Order: sequence, then structure tokens, then C-alpha cells
Amino acid sequence: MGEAPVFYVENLKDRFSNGFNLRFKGFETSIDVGDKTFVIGSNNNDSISSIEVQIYDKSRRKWVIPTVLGTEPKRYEGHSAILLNEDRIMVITWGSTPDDCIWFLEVDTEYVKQQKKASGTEVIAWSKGVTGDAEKPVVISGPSGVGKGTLINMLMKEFPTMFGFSVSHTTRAPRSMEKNGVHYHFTERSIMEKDIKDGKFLEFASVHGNLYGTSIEAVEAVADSGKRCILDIDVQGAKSVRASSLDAVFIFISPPSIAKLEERLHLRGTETEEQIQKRLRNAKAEIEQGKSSGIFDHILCNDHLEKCYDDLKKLLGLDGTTPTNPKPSSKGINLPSKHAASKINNKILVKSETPASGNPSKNSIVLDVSLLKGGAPGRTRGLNVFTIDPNPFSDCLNGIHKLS
Ligand SMILES: Nc1nc2c(ncn2[C@@H]2O[C@H](COP(=O)(O)OP(=O)(O)O)[C@@H](O)[C@H]2O)c(=O)[nH]1
Ligand SMILES: Nc1ncnc2c1ncn2[C@@H]1O[C@H](COP(=O)(O)OP(=O)(O)O)[C@@H](O)[C@H]1O
Repeated sequence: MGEAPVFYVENLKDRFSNGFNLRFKGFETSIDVGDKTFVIGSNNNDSISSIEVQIYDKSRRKWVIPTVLGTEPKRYEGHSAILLNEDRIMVITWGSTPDDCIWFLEVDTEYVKQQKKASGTEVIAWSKGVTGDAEKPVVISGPSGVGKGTLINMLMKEFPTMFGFSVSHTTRAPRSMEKNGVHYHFTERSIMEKDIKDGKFLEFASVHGNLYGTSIEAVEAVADSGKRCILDIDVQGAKSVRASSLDAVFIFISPPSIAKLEERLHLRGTETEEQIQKRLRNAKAEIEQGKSSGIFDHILCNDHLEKCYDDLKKLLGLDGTTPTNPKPSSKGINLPSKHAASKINNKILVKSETPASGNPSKNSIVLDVSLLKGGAPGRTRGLNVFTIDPNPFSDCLNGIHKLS
């Protein structure tokens, strides 16, 4: 059954001028969620400025400036806003490029609840909305020297168009053959710690005395390119990803024995004896956790490399597969620059305020939000886009065309 449109674009200057101290000087909208009013707007008079959010807490009769996580809209001329699921606001920015116009402001999702609890402050989180889906990332974990890198290299070599590697950040020094931006983003601890604080990392952990972390952008960039993302991270990192909104396949690679692991680390020759001993001490705890924590969907023993690689391919559904081209990455959405939007069930109707002659696709667009996936701190995927045929005599069912 349809619902009456609940969306309206409104300028709140009049509504809030009485007693409330709004910082915004430009365009604003407001949305009520529970006992809070989220006011989204710009804070200066330029035609293009940054987006800001203030919260009016009705129960405490107080304005709050929240901690903002995630990547927020860059260009900002104005927007439409619609509440979805009582936990996130869909924000459609005006005059943006087709790949940059749909955003989600999470105000009470699981991720935001966790962040509020951890920080003790009011938190909101932005996430960019994109069409299409991404294949489940593959998290590969296991003790140092077990062969994770070797197996991942084999997979990327055989299926270069299907897999992409999530390039982690680390504070450890590069090995002689390692390239910055390819094997890792080698960085300084203070810079990495600031980025972690700013919510730019999906997970991070201190491993063998160095800081390692997966930036949200590292994973999303691979998905945007239409490839399946592979993460090589330690067990603590895998645990954090398991608890995040990222739906992934978790694989633990275990060594046939600690003695074989030690032999491999010695043969690789990239660490000092002291570093090798530290890695071996950590390996025992990692193997125990890997096998018993319930984090991992699959455990593979890397005794014979070829056999382990075949098993890996099997569980990824790749045995007998010939490499295919990357699935087309997300398509942009061609929206009218100024519009009004309304929500009916899981569909958002975006209607141009000034009908564009000669370009009917710019007049009315339907955004289907019934299959949304992911969200902050990454992208919100799964948006479906349809155009409405302006010709009422069209023989197309309901006049709705799916954009393919
Ligand atoms: N949590 C986490 N662990 C990572 C990340 N990148 C690498 N690691 C892990 O850090 C550990 C050390 O990696 P590295 O210094 O490359 O040494 P190696 O495992 O001996 O090759 C390994 O267990 C990796 O899986 C990351 O982004 N996050
Ligand atoms: N099944 C295996 N048998 C023997 N050596 C292996 C096997 N798998 C990997 N290796 C070797 O062990 C060393 C460590 O492997 P690597 O992929 O660097 O481990 P990780 O990335 O888990 O630290 C490398 O020199 C690699 O060639």
C-alpha cells in the first residue's frame, strides 16, 4: 500500500528563527528522528559551500554539534532530504555530478550506535550512495610466513580482472622489494592515528609492534572498479571487519606446523632473528584464535602450496573458471539539478522543479531503496534507478523504465 509523500524541502529560517541559534546562513532542511531534529544545511552564503549538520535535542532543549564520520558531500548547492528506516537520511544534492549526487546521513544505524557508545558523544556518519552491488570481499588471515601473500599473488595473477587488492596502511618500514601504494601505504604513526580518529579506517590493529589498518577508501576503490576485493589482515583486524557492516568471506590460512612456519620465515629472509621469534610467539595465539573464535568461515591448511591454492579457488567458486572482465562498476545518476522528492514505500520519486525540455530522463526519476547494502563507514550500495516515461500512452508497464 502506498504512503502519502513524507518528503518536503523547506527553508527553516522562519521555523527556527525564534530562540534557536542556527549557524546556517544558506539553505537548510530538517528531519525529525525520535526526539531529535537533524538540521542539514550550509554555513556560508557562497553558492557552493560545505554541508553541515546540527542536531536539536528536543528532550534536553539543546543544540548539539555532532562528531561527523565518513566522507561527506563535497559540492553543495542545496539538497533534498528523506528519512529512511528511522535510522538514516537520504540526501540528494543539487547540481552535483551523476556519480556524486546521492548520500546517506546515518543517524541511528548500528554503526552510528557503536560509535556513539565508544566516543560518548553524538555521532553522525556520511556514506555515498551508488548503484549496483559489489561482490563480497575476501578476508585472508593467518600467521606471518604462512603463505597469505603467496596465495593472494597467485590469485591476482590468474584472475587479474576479477580481483583487486586492498592496499593497507602500515607504520612498518618497507622491505627492499616493496613499493609504496602497491604493497602498502607506508605512513607515519601520527598521521595514521589522526586518520583513524577521523573515522577513515574500516579496521586497524597493532601487529608485531607496528600499526596496520585498512582504509575505507582502499576497499571501496576496488569495489568501484568492479573487482572483488581481497584483504590480507591479521586476526584482530578480521574480528573488527566481522563486527563492521562489511559483508565478507573470512578465510584463515594455517601452517602445517610451527616448525614449518619458522622454516618459511627463515627462508623468506625478510626479518631479523629477533623479529622472526616475535612473529612465531604471536603465531601461536593467532592460530588458536583463528581456529576457535568463530570469526572464520573457512580454514585452509597451507602444507602443499598448489593443493592449498586449488582449495582456495574451490571455495571461492573459481575451479574451472576462466577469468572474466570486471563487472561494470556503479553507474552515475542523471538527476535534475533542482527537484522535489517524495517517498512511497521503498521508492523515492525525484521530480524536476523546472521540466527540462527535450530531455525527459531529467524530468522524473525513481530511486528504489529496497535493496540497500553496506553503508557507513563505506559506500551504501544497491540503489536501483528508473526513469518515468513522460508519455502516458507508452505501452510500457506502469510507464517505468529500468535504466540498464
Ligand atoms: N589488522 C590488519 N592487519 C594487517 C593489515 N595489513 C597487513 N596486516 C597483517 O599484519 C601482519 C604483518 O604483515 P607484514 O608486515 O606484511 O608481514 P608478513 O605477514 O610476515 O608478510 C600480517 O598478519 C598481515 O595480515 C591491515 O590493514 N590490518
Ligand atoms: N606451501 C608452502 N610451502 C613452502 N613454502 C611456502 C608455502 N607457501 C608459501 N611459502 C613460502 O613461505 C614464505 C612466506 O610466505 P608469504 O606469502 O610471504 O607469507 P605471509 O604473507 O603469510 O607472511 C615465502 O618465502 C613463500 O615463498
